[in-house]
Amino acid sequence: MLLNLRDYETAAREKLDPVHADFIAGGARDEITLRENEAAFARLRLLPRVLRDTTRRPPARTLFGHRGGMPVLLSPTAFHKLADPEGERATARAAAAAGVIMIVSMAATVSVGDIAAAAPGAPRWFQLYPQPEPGITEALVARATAAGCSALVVTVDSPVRGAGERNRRNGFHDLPPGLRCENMVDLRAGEHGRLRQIVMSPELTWEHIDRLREATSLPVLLKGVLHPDDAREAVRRGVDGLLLSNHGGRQLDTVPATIDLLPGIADAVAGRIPVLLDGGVRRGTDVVKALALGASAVGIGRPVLWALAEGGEQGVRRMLELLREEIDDALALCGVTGPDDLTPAVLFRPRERS
Ligand SMILES: Cc1cc2nc3c(=O)[nH]c(=O)nc-3n(C[C@H](O)[C@H](O)[C@H](O)COP(=O)(O)O)c2cc1C
Ligand SMILES: CCCCCCC(=O)C(=O)O
Repeated sequence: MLLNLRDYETAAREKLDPVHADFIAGGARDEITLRENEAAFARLRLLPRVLRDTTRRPPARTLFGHRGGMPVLLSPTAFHKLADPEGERATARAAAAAGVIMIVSMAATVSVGDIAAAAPGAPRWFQLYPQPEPGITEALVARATAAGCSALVVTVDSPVRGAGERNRRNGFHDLPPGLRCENMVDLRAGEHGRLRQIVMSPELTWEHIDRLREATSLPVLLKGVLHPDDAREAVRRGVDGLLLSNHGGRQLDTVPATIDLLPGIADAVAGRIPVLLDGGVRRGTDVVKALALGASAVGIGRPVLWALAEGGEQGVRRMLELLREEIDDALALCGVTGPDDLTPAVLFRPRERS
């Protein structure tokens, strides 16, 4: 029975090639950060208030001009066609139905233009790994802009690709025949959407971000800033938002859970730009905890792919509806009337012994 987001993984594993299930589930090296993301949410305790009339508690929040159905986004994840033949088209329709922003991965198996055609008018952002050749990065930005993406999410935690030992053991190094990274097709001579077209660039610096900001009128968010000093630098340079993310534990292993880093990042940013968070969000109570600690919204990664594998577009729709119900339920039970009513006071802090 599919009662919550975790149930989708169990159901999806019955349908997926185990190698692809490992690709989705896996993290880097010992997978310490992967486990820690969920464990850190579980360690936090909520402390509700009572008798506060929470009859009206719309979960919506406005983010870069978009008023979403709930404070949740679909974090960028690669290769949706591994989960369903419709791939990112199905995900995009489900996101549109739920009124949530889909962040399209640069490594999507449907081009961003075709995703836009599948869900016209729906809000979408584009995730970018800046490429060493400025011309290729510019071409990707042009494709995303033409497809109606209203923000760019630049992933900055990947100077090299994280070491997923499950993939190494399974020999999973590229997409199976017939699938391509469609956004990359024709961008490098002689390559046709193979995974190796996406280059992780250790030479990237803040100057690349400055140049990208000069080249686009879209808001630019950085995904993968973990240190408060880097968050301050991002604000200083005019970056429009942060997606606090450790890549779902897939890049540097043993970094802290994102929810544990959130208070430090929120302090550093001091409300000057929105801070979003992803990593281990599986429950409505996780969403409430992240918002209470200063996140403007949260992203979910793996649950989308599990739901897509379980039931295609309908699977993702049902999963998002379950999450919306859980958020609504958690808001009512906490005694708050919506995301703007959430503060750190809703979290229980055991008294320190003197
Ligand atoms: C299968 C998979 C593919 C991913 N692909 C991308 C990607 O293309 N670009 C990116 O910036 N992050 C990618 N991520 C990281 C997610 O955007 C997100 O940070 C992470 O999944 C959030 O953690 P969660 O899965 O626990 O919700 C991927 C994650 C997974 C599990
Ligand atoms: C060069 C490989 C790009 C793969 C992008 C998918 C990704 O970020 C992941 O975590 O997996």
